[in-house]
Amino acid sequence: MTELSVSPAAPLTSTAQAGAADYPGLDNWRSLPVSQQPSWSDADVFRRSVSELSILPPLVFAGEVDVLRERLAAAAQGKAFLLQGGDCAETFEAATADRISARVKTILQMAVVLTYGAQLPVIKMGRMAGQFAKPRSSDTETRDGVTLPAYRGDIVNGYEFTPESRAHDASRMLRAYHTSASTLNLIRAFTQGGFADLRLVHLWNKGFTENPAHARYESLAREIDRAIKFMDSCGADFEALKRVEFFASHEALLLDYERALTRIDSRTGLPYDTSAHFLWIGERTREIDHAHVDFLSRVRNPIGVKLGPSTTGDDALRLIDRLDPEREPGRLTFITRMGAKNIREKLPAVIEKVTASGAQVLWVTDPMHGNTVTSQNGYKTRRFDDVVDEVRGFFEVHEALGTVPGGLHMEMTGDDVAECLGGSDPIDEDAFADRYESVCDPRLNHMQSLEMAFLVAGALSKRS
Ligand SMILES: O=C[C@H](O)[C@H](O)COP(=O)(O)O
Ligand SMILES: C=C(OP(=O)(O)O)C(=O)O
Ligand SMILES: [Mn+2]
Repeated sequence: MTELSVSPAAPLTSTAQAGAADYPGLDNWRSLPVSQQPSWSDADVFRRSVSELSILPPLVFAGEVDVLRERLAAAAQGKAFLLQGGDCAETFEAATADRISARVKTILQMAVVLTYGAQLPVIKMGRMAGQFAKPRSSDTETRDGVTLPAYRGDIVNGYEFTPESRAHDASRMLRAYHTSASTLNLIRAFTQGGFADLRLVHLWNKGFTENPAHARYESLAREIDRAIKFMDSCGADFEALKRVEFFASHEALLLDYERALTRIDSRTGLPYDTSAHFLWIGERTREIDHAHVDFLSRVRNPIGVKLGPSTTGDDALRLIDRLDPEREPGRLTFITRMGAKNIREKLPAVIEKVTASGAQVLWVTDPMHGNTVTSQNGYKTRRFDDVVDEVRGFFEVHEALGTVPGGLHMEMTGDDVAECLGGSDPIDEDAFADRYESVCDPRLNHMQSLEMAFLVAGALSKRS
């Protein structure tokens, strides 16, 4: 529970995105039950950090957020597809140029596979530049008889298992902001500065290890090359291929941080959470009358909600009424994460209720979080086959109901890690000791991510 809360003190100014100190309702969440919040160790550090955050520049701009809402509206109608991916938990240490570029390249590669296979525009969105706060099943962790606070993401405490590192340090919110800013700066440079030019489709594959998915991608890239050369000879204008739109997203878990980055847009006079373009509410914090749903109901960003296997159709309808009362296209995304074993049985009733109500949400599959298991040798892992099975189930259910499977949400990385089991160049448990790097949930590695993209492209092309 939040023990300490202050209202950001920023005055309303005439700048493009002014502080939101007095905007009605934005602090309503403070009087509601709130779970998964830190217990900061120093009240003064907390107050200083929040007041500094509340006057720092926005990380994203309201106009970009509005563009994303339009793109998501198209995806909800089956005219585009959302690809959202990145780490379970970003860390400050791993916010390096190499790591960030490997992830962006992998997402660009996946997007090309999907666009080419499905002949649909793909909306590219990272779980990046702000994915620093983690909900946990337990408040504590015990190792060799020693119990300390659980790791809750770099924005709250450190992963190192010492009392100092695990204390909840509010100054980390400032470091999270600055790390998000530098990550976003690099992403913008990559995607706007020529690196994402479709004519460099081969270059994105360089530096990754040779494997079956790598080879399959090369052959697709050759086809794209031929098509581009043909169009070039016909005198086509390739200006539009030079840049790609890339959006940032994270779980809006730490409400003091999200509130401090909320600004009033000078064009519309409305509040935008400028910490990311898209924010989602996690499975553990989606109670209808609790703080997270209240706070996010009041910002203009497109909002996602994770829906686990216990979700009922009525839960979904209540969330729509709270988060999207105007039924605005692109406003609300439901990210289902029911588990391979449950999806075919549980998802239909939820979709049917929503469809019958006339609401049009964007349906996205997260095939990761319902399929977590512990390996024999003690690592948190997921079987690639289970992940694939949930994706297949998601497409089957939508096909049977005539609704739109509009996106894929993945925990993935561009690095050659060993965290999820299987794939066509299979990862086994023995590889974990050397190549398991995640500080929270297991991610698909570069090859498994590409493989997943080919599979989803296949499913989408059957649909169209
Ligand atoms: O990423 C999601 C959650 O933070 C994570 O799955 C919770 O994991 P835990 O059960 O290890 O706390
Ligand atoms: C915590 C997460 O997921 P969920 O809320 O679906 O468990 C996550 O996306 O890392
Ligand atoms: Mn996770």
